[in-house]
Amino acid sequence: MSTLITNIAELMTQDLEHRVLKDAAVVIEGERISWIGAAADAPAADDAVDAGGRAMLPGWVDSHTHLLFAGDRTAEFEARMAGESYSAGGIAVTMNATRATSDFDLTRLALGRVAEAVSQGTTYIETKTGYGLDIEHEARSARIASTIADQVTYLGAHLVPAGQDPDAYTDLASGPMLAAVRPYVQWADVFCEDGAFDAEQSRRVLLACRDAGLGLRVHGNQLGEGPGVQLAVELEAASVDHVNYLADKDVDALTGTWAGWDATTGTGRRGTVATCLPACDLSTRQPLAPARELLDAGVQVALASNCNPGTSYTSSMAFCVTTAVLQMRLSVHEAVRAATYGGALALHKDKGNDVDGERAVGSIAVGHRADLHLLNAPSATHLAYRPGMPLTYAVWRAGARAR
Ligand SMILES: N=CN[C@@H](CCC(=O)O)C(=O)O
Ligand SMILES: [Zn+2]
Repeated sequence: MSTLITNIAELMTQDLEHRVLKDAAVVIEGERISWIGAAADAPAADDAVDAGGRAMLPGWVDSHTHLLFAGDRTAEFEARMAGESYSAGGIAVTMNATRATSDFDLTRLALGRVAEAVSQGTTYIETKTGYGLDIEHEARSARIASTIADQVTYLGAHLVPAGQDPDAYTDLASGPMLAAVRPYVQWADVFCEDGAFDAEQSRRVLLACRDAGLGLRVHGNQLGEGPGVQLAVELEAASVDHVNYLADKDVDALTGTWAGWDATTGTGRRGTVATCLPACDLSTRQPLAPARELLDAGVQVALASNCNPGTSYTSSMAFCVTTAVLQMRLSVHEAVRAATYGGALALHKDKGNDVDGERAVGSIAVGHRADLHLLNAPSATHLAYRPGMPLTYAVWRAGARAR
């Protein structure tokens, strides 16, 4: 079954050549893209969709979320808006609510959040554990997460639960808890920050996870100039996320990780992606991550929602893109790229165009997964020009119409 989508006013491919095609068309065959080009040259297909002169982008790749939770933290948010500062301690409130929720309800809540994200154009989504924080509940979160998200990250090292010895908990998270989640996860993450895990504890957990075959990422430099970025670089993590407070040496270290990468061919040694989380920055009243400086320094940047009840209760990638343009000084093309191709790079899903094998996400090219986002606007510029407007018109996820 093939579908021709034609009369696309602007096709922002986010491919390796950064092509933006005018008056374009795309053909989907099954789950993959089989043709792109000028609408006038489009081949026939079983079915045709008229895009009505709208703009098309790759579906958003949300590479950082925490969707396995129950309850909310409205009171904490209100206190923060009244001047309190964010601290890691709030995680325990969500841990208690999550532990008290049945498998059925936790699954239903998480599925609802994925559906909300997809309806806004997200077509590939990572999510994390981290609100279970004992063996039983971390394993349960990982198991449920593996049924609702495209990739799952183990975040047992999110907070040391009250009354537990930090080093004993670090051992637990590096040993039996890791073993319990291992069948369900591809990545491991640690919250390396004052009030959570220090550099030595974070390293211990990450090394154990690496030995267990997991890829690594780090929540780092969110609340101050901590050791997170340096640790991520040392351990060749796929991403370091938040990056609000960066010293020159942190930017230099991240730049260095991309020295062996050829961005024009998408080949070579991948470095550590800096994942910026603008909705979180605003909700916690932290300085916005320096995405402009990072891009100018040659670092690959991703934008993600960080959807969670404590610091960023939104899955709107469009909001992140709008903020990145209006407040972080990215161009629309750069911001959309960070929210699509950048996320794919952070999740190691930027490559693959085989008929039967791996299929890249986050860019529109022949062989890539047919993850497409049609805007109710003639160009992607409207994402920043019309902030807050509901611009998602249609979504295809792995070739299937999802909205
Ligand atoms: N920073 C650590 N973890 C989450 C927040 C968790 C929470 O407060 O519930 C984040 O990415 O912002
Ligand atoms: Zn997070």
